[in-house]
Amino acid sequence: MSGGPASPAAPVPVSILTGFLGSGKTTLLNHLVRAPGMTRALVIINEFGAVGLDHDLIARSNEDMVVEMMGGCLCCTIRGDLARTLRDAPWRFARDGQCWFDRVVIETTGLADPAPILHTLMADPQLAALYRLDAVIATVDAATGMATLDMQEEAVKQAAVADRLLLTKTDLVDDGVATAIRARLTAINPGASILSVTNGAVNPDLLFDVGLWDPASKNDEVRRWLAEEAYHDGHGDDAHHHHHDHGHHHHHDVNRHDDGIRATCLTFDTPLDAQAFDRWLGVLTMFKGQDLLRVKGIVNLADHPRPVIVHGVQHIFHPPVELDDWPSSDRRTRMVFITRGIDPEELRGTLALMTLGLSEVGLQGLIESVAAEDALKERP
Ligand SMILES: Nc1nc2c(ncn2[C@@H]2O[C@H](COP(=O)(O)OP(=O)(O)OP(=O)(O)O)[C@@H](O)[C@H]2O)c(=O)[nH]1
Repeated sequence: MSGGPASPAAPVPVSILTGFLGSGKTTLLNHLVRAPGMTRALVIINEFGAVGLDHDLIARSNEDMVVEMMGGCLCCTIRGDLARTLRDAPWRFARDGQCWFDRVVIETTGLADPAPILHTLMADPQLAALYRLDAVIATVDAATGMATLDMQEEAVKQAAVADRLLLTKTDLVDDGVATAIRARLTAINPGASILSVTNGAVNPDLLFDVGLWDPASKNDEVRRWLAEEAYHDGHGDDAHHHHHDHGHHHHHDVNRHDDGIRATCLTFDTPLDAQAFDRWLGVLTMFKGQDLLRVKGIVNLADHPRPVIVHGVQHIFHPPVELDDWPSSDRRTRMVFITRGIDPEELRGTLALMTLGLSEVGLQGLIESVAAEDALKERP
């Protein structure tokens, strides 16, 4: 599908909002969607995991705004879907036959490798006619960012391709920590400006219509990543090139981000005992903190009429927030865990045991399996 009345007159700017798990992308987006300049924005949210929680959590302050969800991961499984969504969007969301939006914001998953997403935008001729990449905005958590950059290659990539680096949660750290992470980010990506942002509060003028993207001017590493993706395209990775397929498949599934990283969604129909839940979280963070890359959930606690939102990033859990009301008729507890090397069944089992009864058994089981795993890890 191309041409036609709904085609935008000029290429629509696209901003990519990336940043490691829990670094504050949704918080930022929640702030941005309220800005006057965002009334005609198309927001595309990509979530890693089966259940769309961000969607519920984004304040629908602006009734006109369209939020499009994509399950799976944009940078791998559903990369073709992104291209298709963008190609069809002017018509699909047309109003009175006109392309209605004047800006697109794509929030990637925290584990997304931004290179393939950028490459999709840059290399697809149909998309190139409709859109222009405005800027890559990457959030970096001041509290956990240093460790994340040490351990997660994706986080380094995200920081490296960004045009704007937003240092979030500086309210949680000393000046020295913030200075050190700024220095690190400057070393990774000297070209990006670094802004401190607390709880998503940022002037949109600093983020949009900056039109900085120029792969040629980025450092060598970024060029290498982008070139790598171009190479994969030539091997039938892209929907347009299926006829070139020589059986050279990437095994694209949502667990491609391996290293033992996986997303698990736990759903509970029965309200959970508040104290037991709290204790479970305490035990989990104590023993498994550094492998809990991200925990996010809406929890139905017994004796609490209102839902509670929990957010954790590694060992740091933000104080639970009680929402005024359930965002939809779905009142089940839904928690998304992105973990490294934790058996999802173990999470489910211990939470069920501790909150639905038999709590000591669950606690003991978790501690034992942690101890067993630690023993296994102690290799030379
Ligand atoms: N103290 C503090 N907390 C923040 C700040 N920004 C975000 N948070 C909290 O950090 C947690 C994670 O923020 P999100 O916006 O959900 O992060 P995200 O990057 O969208 O997370 P994923 O979608 O899981 O990758 C939430 O509990 C936020 O309230 C900040 O500047 N200061």
